[in-house]
This record gives sequence, structure tokens and C-alpha cells, in this order.
Amino acid sequence: MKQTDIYVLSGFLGSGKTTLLKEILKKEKALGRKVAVLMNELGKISIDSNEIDGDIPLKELLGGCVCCTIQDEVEAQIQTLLVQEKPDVIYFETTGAAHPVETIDGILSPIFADQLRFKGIITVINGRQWLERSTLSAPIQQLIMEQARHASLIIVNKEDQLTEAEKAKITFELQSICSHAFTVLTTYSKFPFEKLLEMESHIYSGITKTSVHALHLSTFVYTFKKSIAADQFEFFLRELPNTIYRIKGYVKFHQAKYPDLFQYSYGMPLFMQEEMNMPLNMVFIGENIDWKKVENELNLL
Ligand SMILES: Nc1nc2c(ncn2[C@@H]2O[C@H](COP(=O)(O)OP(=O)(O)OP(=O)(O)O)[C@@H](O)[C@H]2O)c(=O)[nH]1
Repeated sequence: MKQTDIYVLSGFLGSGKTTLLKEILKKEKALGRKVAVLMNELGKISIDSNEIDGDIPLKELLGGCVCCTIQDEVEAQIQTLLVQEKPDVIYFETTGAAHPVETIDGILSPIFADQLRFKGIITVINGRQWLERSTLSAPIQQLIMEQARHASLIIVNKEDQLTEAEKAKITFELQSICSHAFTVLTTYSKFPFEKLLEMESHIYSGITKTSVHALHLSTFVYTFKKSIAADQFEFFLRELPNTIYRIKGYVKFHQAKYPDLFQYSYGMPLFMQEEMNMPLNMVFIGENIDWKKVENELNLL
């Protein structure tokens, strides 16, 4: 089955995400891959989408954020892109307010998660805003920190507005927060494109890798081959590490006619009976997780 790479472009409002996207699309054009774009903006009218070439398939998600109000719409748009366009790669520009974990949760639906290869998060940081972040409210500071912490590639943008000493300070601070990420200082988001191509896939696919990326926010898609016992599944959940932030997918219990839709968020499980058969895929999102171990435990259910 063809798998489509998906990258998330994250970063606070005005940091340079659309500038980065335009830069990436130029490079992709030269590379000849089939690209699709998904843009999420908080406003009801898209401004940034006008800046994208008309020949690139583009879906807009307006008037809400992937991390809360429009998750269903995100799923539908990605599925449409996969079916109609069959792209090699999708770039998803999130709103500046989106939290990385919620974003990944929004894009990986159990219905098609096995067709996507989540390549990671590219976070754009406005250099000056980073230096002056203590003037922002606590939740915004926390959000900017989370966007940086979960990135595989960090673009410190607006380098033209920074002194040499400030650049050194930012680089030092970011390296201590996210030593696993590649950090680059840019003007107008011009960055070495090969760093994006080198990003590891962050979906665990049964191959044990010992790269540093394994110790980071990553995802795992498991497909149940049969129905399982409810009490054993509950035991499995109780034993899970608390750095598994999200699980969602379909699980079929013995005696049940149809699978349950299962949702798990920061330790809280929720089951909903489905009215028809669904693919028994389950998507996991976690940090510093040994997915091989989780897979082995699931195989024993
Ligand atoms: N001085 C300077 N301005 C920049 C640079 N990169 C981008 N800008 C400008 O910063 C503004 C915001 O850039 P965008 O790329 O639209 O930022 P964004 O993150 O997509 O913004 P939102 O969609 O509002 O979240 C634009 O006016 C850009 O032209 C840079 O390196 N230096």
C-alpha cells in the first residue's frame, strides 16, 4: 500500500510558517514529488492560501483549530486528499495556537493511519519573540515551549532582527531544551531542505531503531487481527506508561457484534459502541515509549 509522508508545520502566530511553506514548495517542485497542502487558520477567511500556487492540491480548514473544534473535518480532508490526489507528501500548516500532541491526534485517524507516514514536526520560532517570551502570558509561553520541545527540526526565523550574541543565546537555550532536534537560524525561513528529507519517520512500524528519534514524541499504529477479552484490555491500559498521551481506534471484544471506538486521553479511557464493522486499527501517541514492548503486549491479548 502506498504511504504518504506527512509533515506538520508548527510555530506561534506570525513566526514565518507560510513563508516556510512557500520555501518548501519551491524545493518540492524541483524535486518533482506530488505535494498536497492542508492549511488550518483560525479566521473564517483564508489569507495565506492565496499565496500557494494554484496547481498544488490545497485543503483549507477555517474557523477553528485542529487541536480542538475541527478534528473531524481534518480527518475528512486528509482522507479526501489521500483518495483523490494520492500525494507523495502532505504539508499541514497548523494555526499558531495548535499544540503538537493534539495536532498529531487530529491527523492520524484509525481509518487511514496506516496510509500515512508521520515524518515529524517542523517548528518555526520568531527569534526575537523567543528572547522576549517572559513578557507573554503563561499559557502562551508554555505553548511556544511545547511547540519547540516536540519538533524534529527547529527553524529560528527572523535572524535579520538578531545580534550575534542573541543568536548564540537562542541556539544554546534551544539545544538544552530539545537536544534531539536540528536547529537552524534563518531569514525568511530559507533553510537547508535536505534536513527535512533526512527527518526520520515517527511512526513505529515494527523495526527496532536505536536512533535518538526513538526517544521522542512518536506514534504507533497497531492492527488487531482478532477480537480480544475486555478485562485483558483494561489490564493492558492500567499498566501503560503515563507518557502515552493519546490512543484512539477500534477494538472488538469477544461476544460484541461490532467494534467499539476507543478513545484514551491522558489516562482517561472512553468506549463507544459502533453500529458497523470498522478497520481494527489503533493509533498511539507517546513520548519516550518502547513501542516494541507495547506491540508485544498487544499481541498477547
Ligand atoms: N524581518 C523578517 N520578516 C519575516 C521573516 N520571515 C517572515 N517574515 C514576515 O513575517 C510576517 C509573518 O510571516 P508568515 O510566514 O505569514 O507567518 P505565519 O507563521 O504563517 O503567520 P500566521 O499565519 O499568522 O500564524 C510576514 O509579513 C513575513 O513577510 C524574516 O526572516 N525576517
